[in-house]
Amino acid sequence: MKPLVELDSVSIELGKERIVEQLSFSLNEGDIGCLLGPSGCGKTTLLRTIAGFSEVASGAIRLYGEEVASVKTQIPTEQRQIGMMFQDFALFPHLTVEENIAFGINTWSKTDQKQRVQQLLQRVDLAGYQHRYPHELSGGQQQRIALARALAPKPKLMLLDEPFSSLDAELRELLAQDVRNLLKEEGITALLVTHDQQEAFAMADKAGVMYAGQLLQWNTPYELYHQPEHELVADFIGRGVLLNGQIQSHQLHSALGVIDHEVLCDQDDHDVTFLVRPDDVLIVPTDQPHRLQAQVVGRGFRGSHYLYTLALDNHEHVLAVGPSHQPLSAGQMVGINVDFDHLVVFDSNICQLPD
Ligand SMILES: Nc1ncnc2c1ncn2[C@@H]1O[C@H](COP(=O)(O)OP(=O)(O)OP(=O)(O)O)[C@@H](O)[C@H]1O
Repeated sequence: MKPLVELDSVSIELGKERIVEQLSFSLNEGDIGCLLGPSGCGKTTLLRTIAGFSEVASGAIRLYGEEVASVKTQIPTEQRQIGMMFQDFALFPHLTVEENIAFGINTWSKTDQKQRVQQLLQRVDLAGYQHRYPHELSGGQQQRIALARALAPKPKLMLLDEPFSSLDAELRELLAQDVRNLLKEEGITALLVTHDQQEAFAMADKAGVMYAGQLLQWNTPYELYHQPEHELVADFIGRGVLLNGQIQSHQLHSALGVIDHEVLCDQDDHDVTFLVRPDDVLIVPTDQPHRLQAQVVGRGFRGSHYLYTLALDNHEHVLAVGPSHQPLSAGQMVGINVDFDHLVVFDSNICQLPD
């Protein structure tokens, strides 16, 4: 499949500052991509540059197979066929829902406008709301209308910058699912910026973690979670801890004992850190067979389960989950087994943060 969005070693400068550094990725037609990363890492700047509000300092951006930005080219925003939903894109308060949605399609015939508005109102589950004003809608409903407005002209690409940041976590996740379904129904390729990984997991076919203007990894959310290529990605995506260990004779020695795994086959002896997710650690009663003992030092209620912090013999901590109807208490000793489906090992000497 041909990529619809291609970034080829894109660097961006604002003033004298280099904000984005040699960043490359591509997104296939119909896919939803998501850029994650800590505040200030350059996500918004990148999205604004794809939209055409800023220029590239080097590299190239191609949309639909055509170069839209490079040192030589700068195709204006209005010719890029992009729909946008940015954090600060409020609805027009003096226009009704219908007028807001039709804003970008006012060159269409009245009949076509009406049809498209009705179609989108149904898709965002707000049929019958066309005569309301924005202040008569909840925050979540306003976001849905803003999305309908952005989708109305049938853009080839949607850019969404923290579109749900003003909503509470529960509503955000629900809306993220709805928006994914809607984009898929409309067949629109989208790139979303967020620092909420639940939102990214709910929406994305492909996701990337940015840090200090660089893209550390770009892959499926599953790969980012299970096969992070960088300690920062491991740290940023999902819960987990990094433990110290040593590889000796293709086995991993650590406070979790000795671990055999196929990924160790081609590793020489050296010091490493390795990723331990809660799903890798199984709590078992102390009277049943277990690999080692650990002490419960913290627990957080998560509804269906507890997330426990367990202290190992050398005082390093790991996380583990347990059912919420049989809570363990702080101070209690438990048995643990470990089962690494994916073992992710970082070379302590090689891993370096980007400048
Ligand atoms: N107009 C500007 N001139 C110079 N520097 C800027 C300008 N706008 C943003 N920056 C800087 O660029 C960096 C990246 O900002 P950007 O808004 O892209 O980050 P972000 O990852 O979207 O952050 P957040 O998640 O907080 O929205 C920041 O250090 C910011 O201070």
